[in-house]
Amino acid sequence: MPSLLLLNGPNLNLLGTREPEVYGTDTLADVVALVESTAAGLGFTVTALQSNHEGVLIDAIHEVRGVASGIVINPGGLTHTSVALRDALTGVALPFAEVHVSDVHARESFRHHSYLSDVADVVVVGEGVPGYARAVRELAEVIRRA
Ligand SMILES: O=C1C[C@@](O)(C(=O)O)C[C@@H](O)[C@@H]1O
Repeated sequence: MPSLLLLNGPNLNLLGTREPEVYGTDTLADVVALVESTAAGLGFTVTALQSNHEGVLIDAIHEVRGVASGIVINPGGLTHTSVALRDALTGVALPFAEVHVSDVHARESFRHHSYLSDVADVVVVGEGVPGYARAVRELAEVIRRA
């Protein structure tokens, strides 16, 4: 069965307890379960990884080159800082969806710029944890059309 890589970056392991007024109370386990069930309904298996380390995320992206059909990523704070993460995603040339739980555009100005959005196939911002399900559905459609 075709597969998707689900990546969550720094601090997303704290989802559910971290700033619940911003990120809500759903946990990372809830995110993984939602992505797995949404993907399964569309015929994809999911490999999920959360890391607080940029290089671990980059290595995981390299490892699915030619293997996975696409990547769903919430890069956390690396969104706003990491050229290297962007280069990894463009380097493996897999379609990917960028997800943010919070509405980054309604927050501090340093969150308004993403190093990924202009090369992402799908961007979902500010829809809470359910936004991951939309990202999977839209990414699956991109993959289907390719
Ligand atoms: O860690 C995060 C989470 C986030 O990616 C989100 O899901 O809303 C938004 C980022 O600005 C922040 O650094």
